[in-house]
Amino acid sequence: MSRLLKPYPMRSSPLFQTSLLPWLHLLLGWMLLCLCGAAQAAPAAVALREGSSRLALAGHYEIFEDPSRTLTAAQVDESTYGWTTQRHVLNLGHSTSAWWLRLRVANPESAAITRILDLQNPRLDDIEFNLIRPGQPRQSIHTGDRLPYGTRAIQYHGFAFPITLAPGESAQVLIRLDSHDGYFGLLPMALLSEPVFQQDTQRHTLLCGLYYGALLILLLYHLCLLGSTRDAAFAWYVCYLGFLVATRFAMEGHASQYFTALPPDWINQGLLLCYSMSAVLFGLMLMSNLKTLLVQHPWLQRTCWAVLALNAVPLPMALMGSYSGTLKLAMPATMLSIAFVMGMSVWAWRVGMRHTRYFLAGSTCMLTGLLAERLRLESALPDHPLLAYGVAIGSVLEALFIAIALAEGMNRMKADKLHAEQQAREAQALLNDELGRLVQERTLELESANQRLTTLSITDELTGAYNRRHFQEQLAERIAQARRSDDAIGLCLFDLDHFKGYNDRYGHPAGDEVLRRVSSTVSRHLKRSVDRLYRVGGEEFALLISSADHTLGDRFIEELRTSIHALGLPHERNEGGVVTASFGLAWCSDVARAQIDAESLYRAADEMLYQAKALGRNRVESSEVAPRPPSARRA
Ligand SMILES: Nc1nc2c(ncn2[C@@H]2O[C@H](COP(=O)(O)OP(=O)(O)OP(=O)(O)O)[C@@H](O)[C@H]2O)c(=O)[nH]1
Repeated sequence: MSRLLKPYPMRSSPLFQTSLLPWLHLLLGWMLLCLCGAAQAAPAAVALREGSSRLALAGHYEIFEDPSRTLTAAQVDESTYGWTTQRHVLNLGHSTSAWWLRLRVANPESAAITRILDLQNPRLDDIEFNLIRPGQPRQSIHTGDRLPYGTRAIQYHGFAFPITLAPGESAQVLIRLDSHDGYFGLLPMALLSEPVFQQDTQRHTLLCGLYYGALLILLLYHLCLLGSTRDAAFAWYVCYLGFLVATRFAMEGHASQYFTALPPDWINQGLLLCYSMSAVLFGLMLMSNLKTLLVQHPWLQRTCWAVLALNAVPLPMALMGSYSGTLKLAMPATMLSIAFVMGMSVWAWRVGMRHTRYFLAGSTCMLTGLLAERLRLESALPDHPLLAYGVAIGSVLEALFIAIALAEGMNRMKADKLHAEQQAREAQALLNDELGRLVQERTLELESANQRLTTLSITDELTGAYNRRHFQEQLAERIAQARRSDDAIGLCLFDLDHFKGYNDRYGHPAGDEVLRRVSSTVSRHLKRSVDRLYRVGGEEFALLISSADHTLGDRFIEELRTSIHALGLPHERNEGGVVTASFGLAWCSDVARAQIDAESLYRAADEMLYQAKALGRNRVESSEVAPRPPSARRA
């Protein structure tokens, strides 16, 4: 106040000294009075009345900053300046000073009255509570979450102090707040009647029980799912839930309340570690769930890793015990992560990954809860219990939505797997068909190649007639068959006349051509499939014929001879000047009785050919292989 009353430097001018000066003095005096009044107007003492069971203290107390952090209660109490009335919920946030709060209370009632001063912030590091009654020694309590749990005036998860006043008595409450390394947060102080305080505490315990219970059930359920699926997304989710529960447990003061044996510093440090770890695990879970999308878009994967790294930065600070520094980094990282998750979920949803809408819903719930709780504390929203538990409700809903997202992701994977299996089956069937078709095609080709090989192996290359090897097989077979069926068989051997002379005169290639022409001419005359032409020597051919009648056979052979002659192929060194052939035919109408074999039949035909040559060529000589008498057959 003395600062405000310092003399104001006035400029001296005729105008000021004449008419305006008295008015200016008056105006300045009024303004100073207003300012001094505002600074001096300490809030009136809070009357503790029977009917008032809950009173928010914003506007009823003053605050005083002690940057040196050395002032004592006595010094602060005696000081008459520097106090300012705190009109809204106190938010000291990050500050390296110590802070003093002063509140006057009075009991206008005719009976003694007790009220609980609830600081409603379980994370205050160092609190010195002083109750100063006129003419009585100062009552002092020193506690805080960096001090043992036993120092608390009322042993519950937060910090509360009972104030009992005799009828008509008034007192002053002086509270000193200090922090471990510069973080205070919000201080929505209230005065509560004992029943209301107990009721609030019970409700809080019940709701927190439900909250932890819900998260632990989700955790256990997904632990079972993890056991059966071994899916990394479930592992990250389970760990995330574990760290979330631990964070909230420490943040709400329950860790200090239930684990009293733990050093308070450990709990504070553990809170930050769990907080950062839950953010990192949330990121890992999200990435694991959007694996396919991230593989398709490497830039998105890199951004995810960057956001994850941002959330991991506070971890080493938390390990080193820097509470305020860790929070300074962790809070913006959380906000940025939530915004990133929401943006990415919307984008992923739009590109077809429908299950990401649950991540969007979860993040929205979390953000709404955070904002609702904060706005209630700032008195921008009404003091409704739902809003008081905004973060808890938001985080449970977020955990539920993520669980649904994981389940849907699992279903999608199952559907993809089934689809892939179906596609694999179809591809397999197609492959089998194709394989079958190829095998069939190759078999046919092989059969055809075999057929060609067989044909080649029994065919004479030059003339296209059957070769000698096949002739020998067929001769033996046909004789055996004729013996079985009592059919007649005829073997005709024919040989081109003076063929040596032809070669000598016209050349070997021309001789080849003659052989081809003769072969095709004879083949054309063979009408029955069993009648076949064989080339059995250089210019010597054989015919195996079946005919019931010997005379008909002779006539057929004669036709062949004529047809060769009729070709009129010039042959100067042959009689008649054209190519001719001599034929020898051996005929057997009763193979069984004649007891002939391949060799004897061949010999008989060869004898006839020799005879035809000897008798002048270009002729047919035939003989019947007569049945041998029974006596000769026995011999
Ligand atoms: N151009 C050609 N000539 C062949 C082939 N095979 C054998 N000859 C020839 O056929 C001729 C057969 O001659 P010879 O056994 O003396 O009989 P020929 O001259 O026909 O006399 P005759 O049989 O008694 O009428 C030989 O000169 C062989 O070289 C062949 O594939 N092509």
